[in-house]
Amino acid sequence: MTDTANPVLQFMLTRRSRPAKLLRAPGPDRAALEPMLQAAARVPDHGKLEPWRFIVLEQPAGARVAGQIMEYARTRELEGEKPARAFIDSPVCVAVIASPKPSQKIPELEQTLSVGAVCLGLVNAALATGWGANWLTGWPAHDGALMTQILGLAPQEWVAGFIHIGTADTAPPDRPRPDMNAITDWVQT
Ligand SMILES: Cc1cc2nc3c(=O)[nH]c(=O)nc-3n(C[C@H](O)[C@H](O)[C@H](O)COP(=O)(O)O)c2cc1C
Repeated sequence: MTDTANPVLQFMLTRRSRPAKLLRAPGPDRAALEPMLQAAARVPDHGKLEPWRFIVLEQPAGARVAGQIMEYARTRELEGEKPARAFIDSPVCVAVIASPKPSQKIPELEQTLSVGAVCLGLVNAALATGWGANWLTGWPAHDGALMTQILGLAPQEWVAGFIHIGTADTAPPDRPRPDMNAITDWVQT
């Protein structure tokens, strides 16, 4: 019988991201962030390839990135203000970088699934320790040329998520959650 009062399960049943626009200083310092990164890197990783890495953007690096996004957007008639805003508002942003490794055995898709697990692990580690956190992407994350310019990514690398972390006073109202019966088939025979 599952102990539904188990605190880890209770956390997972009630976890809720905090929108980046609600995040403010202080954010976690390096000593606070290191165990979160360690927890996030403790994920299923077929073949032990470690197909991910972190780039921690503290302030004023976040503000510098925001400026680079806005400048890039301005010269291309893209909307830069909104995606840049989160890098200014949140005291810390961890760019989780997908860094696929050549492998005969492990398909790249499985490496991508592992990096998604890293992103969620980092959000959860932050939420569990009392921080607000939000996993964002937006067009800048998907613009390889911009990310290479800002983050110095290798050609095969890409941004799986910007995990913004900071202080949030309130949790937003919950969003609709899946109807478990609609997404679950129980097969017995
Ligand atoms: C890969 C990925 C990218 C996301 N990018 C954005 C984004 O750019 N903007 C946004 O508002 N939410 C984005 N989200 C959604 C939020 O991270 C999150 O799902 C939402 O705030 C609710 O989270 P919760 O279930 O933890 O409460 C993204 C989610 C994923 C998985």
